[in-house]
Amino acid sequence: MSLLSYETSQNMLSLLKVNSSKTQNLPLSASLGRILAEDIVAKYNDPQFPTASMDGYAIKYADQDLEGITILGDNPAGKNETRVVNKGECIKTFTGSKMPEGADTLIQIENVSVNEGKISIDERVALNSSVRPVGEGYKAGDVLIKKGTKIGFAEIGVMAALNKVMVKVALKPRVGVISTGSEILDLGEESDNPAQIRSSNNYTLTALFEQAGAESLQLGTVGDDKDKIMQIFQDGLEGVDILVSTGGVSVGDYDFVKDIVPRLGAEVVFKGVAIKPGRHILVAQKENKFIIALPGFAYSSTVTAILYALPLVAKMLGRKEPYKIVEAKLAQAFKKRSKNTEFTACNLVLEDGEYFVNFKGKKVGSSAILTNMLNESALMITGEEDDDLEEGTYVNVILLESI
Ligand SMILES: Nc1nc2c(c(=O)[nH]1)N[C@H]1C(S)=C(S)[C@@H](COP(=O)(O)OP(=O)(O)OC[C@H]3O[C@@H](n4cnc5c(N)ncnc54)[C@H](O)[C@@H]3O)O[C@H]1N2
Ligand code: MOO
Repeated sequence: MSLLSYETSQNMLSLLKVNSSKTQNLPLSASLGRILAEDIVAKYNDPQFPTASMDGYAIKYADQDLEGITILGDNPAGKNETRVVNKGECIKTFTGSKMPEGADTLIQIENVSVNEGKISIDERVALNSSVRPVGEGYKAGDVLIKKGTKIGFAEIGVMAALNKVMVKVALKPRVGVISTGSEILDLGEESDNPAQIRSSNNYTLTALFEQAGAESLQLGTVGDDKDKIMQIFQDGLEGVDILVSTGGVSVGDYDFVKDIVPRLGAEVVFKGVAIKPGRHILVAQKENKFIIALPGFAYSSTVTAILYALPLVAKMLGRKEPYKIVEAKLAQAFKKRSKNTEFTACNLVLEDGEYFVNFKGKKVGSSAILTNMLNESALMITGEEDDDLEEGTYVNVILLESI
């Protein structure tokens, strides 16, 4: 089987025409976890007026030399104070209050003594002390959050501060997941056949796609039966943007998926990439829908879903990249197992601003070992040209936590 290089396959993937213009408006609090479809631009300065950041007295900085400063009254938070502070005067002003005109400094309560309607300064403060200047946080016109950002708690708060009642988000692409194989049993399914295994792929992948911002659809499991596979693929394709399957892409007598995909009227974009794991991957397109047939092994299907399905999901969501890649130093030697581009589950440790890779607790074996991805693992990339690598070598690593 002739295999494309990883780089070529990724280039071909990136050239696929993907519709990314579908958006919807959601109330702010319903937008958590969704992908922004607009830049969030500050409509005003933060704060909009000079604001006290301590409880104290709004004074003129130079008046701290005076014997006593007359208190004009109180200025609680939320009051639109109109009195002006003149020489020798102050207004009691609280955290969050608008600073009165004429005052440039807030001296906190702890620094003064109050006597007969006047304050005297016990401990001086600096000019503009405890006053948040206009635009301290951001200025009107600043782009605060970029289109394509996943909305988290901080984004929600910043948008609330801008009175963003409705938020424009990308419509979730619909990704359907099918697991194939006569040996697999769906969650909760009973069987007394000891040669069967529990199907995990469909659950791993629906979770992965949800995490990446898609709407995942569990389309179920199907045995190695040509007609049944054909039917579930045909039905599944109706309601999704991307159909992802696992199993049945290798060379065995019962590997039917690879033969069925072209019979769905889909055009095969590529089949077979020089990667480990996942070399049997098949990517096809039918009109504006995509079919990604992944190998059955649990680790292979997860890695290839990250490499080939997530870029399409990201594009549909208007995101620049599906995940982040960082450079890291090998904290131990690495034995390369094949001539292909390899994706190896690893631990990524940040020390003094530098990432280090180690493989503590990671098992070497078949492509079935999904447990290697537990414990906040990352994915190390080693290229076709790489051989065994010495400790201290720099490598690229996919940050799975950035999905
Ligand atoms: N003679 C050859 N044999 C194999 C080759 C090859 O080139 N020549 N390639 C191997 C590689 S590499 C891979 S990867 C697998 C891919 O095979 P398939 O995609 O056809 O997958 P299956 O055979 O259906 O399953 C592989 C493996 O994964 C288990 N599995 C399947 N579905 C699930 C599921 N939903 N959840 C968890 N585990 C699943 C299945 O039981 C098998 O153990 O082919 C190699 N063979
Ligand atoms: O390509 Mo397979 O997924 O290496 O084991």
